[in-house]
Amino acid sequence: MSQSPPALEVIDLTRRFGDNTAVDAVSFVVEPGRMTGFVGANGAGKTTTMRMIMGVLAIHGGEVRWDGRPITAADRSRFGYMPEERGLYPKQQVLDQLVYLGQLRGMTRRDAAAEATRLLERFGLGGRTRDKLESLSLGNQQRVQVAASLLHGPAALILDEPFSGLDPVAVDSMVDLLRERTRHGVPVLFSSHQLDLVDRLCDSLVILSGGRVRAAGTGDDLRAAGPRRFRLSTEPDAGWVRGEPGVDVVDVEGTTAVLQIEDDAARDRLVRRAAERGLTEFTPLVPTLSDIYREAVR
Ligand SMILES: Nc1ncnc2c1ncn2[C@@H]1O[C@H](COP(=O)(O)OP(=O)(O)OP(=O)(O)O)[C@@H](O)[C@H]1O
Repeated sequence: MSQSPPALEVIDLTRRFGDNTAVDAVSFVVEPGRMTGFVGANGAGKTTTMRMIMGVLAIHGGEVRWDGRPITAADRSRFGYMPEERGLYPKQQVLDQLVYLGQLRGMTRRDAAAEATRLLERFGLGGRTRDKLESLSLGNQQRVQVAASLLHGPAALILDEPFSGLDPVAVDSMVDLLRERTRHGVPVLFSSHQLDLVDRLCDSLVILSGGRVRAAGTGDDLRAAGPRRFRLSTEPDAGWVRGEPGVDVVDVEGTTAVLQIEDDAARDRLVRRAAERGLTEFTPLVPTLSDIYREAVR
């Protein structure tokens, strides 16, 4: 084992289903102590990648590494995994179910019961421990699923859509719990369709499309490398910007245009031309994660 907490590395990971290459040479790192958001449209390959990381689906190419070496079954047994197909028993009582799972993960009955009770209380489910899972709302069932993945103090967390169907308060309490784990150096990989949520929660993100990584890094890295857009206003109208060299017109409405500009030279030329036409505003626009995402998967 190395001194620093371990990272999870995915290198050139590949999986085919017949002729369809669902995951195509995907590489990224989930750093210790970081929440890494895994985003992509339906069918992008997120679940398939997570299944290969967890060893529940055979790998056709590339590898998964943990702590600087090829991952083993023993490593994976120390991970917390929330699969897309939620694996709990609807007819079993919530607490019994968590205790059973904790014991499967090598905990004593007593430790599993104590930790399960603590987690359920954290999720506001302290009064529901004796209820059958199926009697809980879907959002609360989801919380129990996440509790199941956290129970044994996992070394890493792989969570497939952990926030889907949760209300904002439930999201916040789950994020608090996950942050507690990252503070102890645990790497967390979670998939999501909700870009605004990912932008708020994650330290790093990986954007997947058509089985390939289209962009990866921190939100700030991706914003800095994102499209250079500006808002420009001139009187009486801004239509003249069409056809300016090095300038891609995203939108023009009346006196205001949103522009994507190739480089500094094109920007300086444009500003000079605008000054001759009554420039009233020229502001850089910070791209949102949605802009970056759209650009990355285009
Ligand atoms: N067991 C399977 N058999 C055949 N094709 C599969 C199988 N599992 C996944 N695929 C295909 O692999 C591709 C990636 O699917 P995957 O479920 O990994 O995407 P995803 O990004 O998780 O999507 P979603 O957000 O909808 O869950 C899709 O084209 C899907 O149809």
